[in-house]
Amino acid sequence: MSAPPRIAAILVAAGTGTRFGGDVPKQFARLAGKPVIAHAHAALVEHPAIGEVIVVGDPAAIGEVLGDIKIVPGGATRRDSVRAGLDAIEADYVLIHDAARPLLPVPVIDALIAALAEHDGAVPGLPVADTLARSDGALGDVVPRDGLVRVQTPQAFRYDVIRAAHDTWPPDREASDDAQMVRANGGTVTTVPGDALLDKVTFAGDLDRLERMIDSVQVTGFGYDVHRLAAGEELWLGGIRIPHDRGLVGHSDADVVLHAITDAVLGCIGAGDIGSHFPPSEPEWRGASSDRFLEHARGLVEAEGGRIIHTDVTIICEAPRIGPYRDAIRARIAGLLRLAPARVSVKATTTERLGFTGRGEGIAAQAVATVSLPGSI
Ligand SMILES: Nc1ccn([C@@H]2O[C@H](COP(=O)(O)OP(=O)(O)OP(=O)(O)O)[C@@H](O)[C@H]2O)c(=O)n1
Ligand SMILES: C[C@](O)(CO)[C@H](O)COP(=O)(O)O
Repeated sequence: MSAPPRIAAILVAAGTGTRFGGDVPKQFARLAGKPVIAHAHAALVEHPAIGEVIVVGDPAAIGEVLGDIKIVPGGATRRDSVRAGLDAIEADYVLIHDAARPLLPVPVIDALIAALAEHDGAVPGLPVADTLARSDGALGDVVPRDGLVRVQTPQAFRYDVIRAAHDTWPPDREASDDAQMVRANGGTVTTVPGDALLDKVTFAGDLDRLERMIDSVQVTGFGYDVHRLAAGEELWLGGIRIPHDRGLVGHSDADVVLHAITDAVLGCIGAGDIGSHFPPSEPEWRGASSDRFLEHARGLVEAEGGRIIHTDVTIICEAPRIGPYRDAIRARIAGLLRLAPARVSVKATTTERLGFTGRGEGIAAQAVATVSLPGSI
């Protein structure tokens, strides 16, 4: 039995994004909480058949967003950048992909790799759906669209074939993609079904369009917290100071309500618990307002491109009565989470004088939070 092909990927990211504009090249603009380049890079690295991924572009700028990975400097044209990537890999098959196409579905990669068993190259192609016409301002003749496809990347090739195509291509001739170079050198290139998600970020509005196309998943997290009641302490519940004969004891302001919600939010993104972010052993958090903990958790969700969409909390105590403060607590939590108050539920219950809450020794809170995260593609 022969060994499986060694498969590498080249992610070209050395362009300047002239048509996109902006302060930074488009591959570093943010899409769903991450730099554009990080999306396609993750898809390539995480694909089980791809053994090596080389990124081509400015090592300092790319290293800053992708960390310690293999990067080679790019060239003046896309073709030069691809060439630099080809020089840096050893493989049987290579996938060449634009960093400017961030949303890379796994089935497209699978289909490209499978096609190389029978063809020198394979590209994703999408049928043209609109009428095509010439225009110089005034509308000109319609161009027949039968048999036309929009050619996307990744473009996959047997390594020797794409290498030979680059070696023989006239240096002064433009090449808009690699597939045409392979065909010009006598290679066969097939098409596999492309995907609208793979559309390239070329103009400024393209990023918003892709953002709207990203799936979202809703996840739920749960949080629970208890603090002891003692005389001489302030009572803070849900970010509101409540007059009472006793208050909750803790390293911070001991706001069980905000702590339970913070843990629920952290639970949505698997980010540990409040103690792992704000250890009680650190003096910095002594007496801290729990607002900061919840805002930190919201920031972590937003850094993943997520959005908190709802929370529901139950406060468990015999006293004080929560009813008179419910609206103020809801409004405060809504402000901290940047939610409409209607998306915040605050409930209260007693435990019928049973247990530590029933004896008035402490107050407990339980919360769930719902977060919308960018889904898998
Ligand atoms: N010298 C170049 C030019 C382009 N690219 C990469 O090729 C892909 C497709 O190119 P394009 O959309 O044309 O990107 P830019 O060249 O950056 O855009 P523009 O033409 O608007 O300047 C991009 O991922 C881009 O970073 C590259 O690696 N090296
Ligand atoms: C390689 C490519 O993305 C395939 O569609 C396309 O040809 C790049 O063209 P550009 O002019 O560099 O945007």
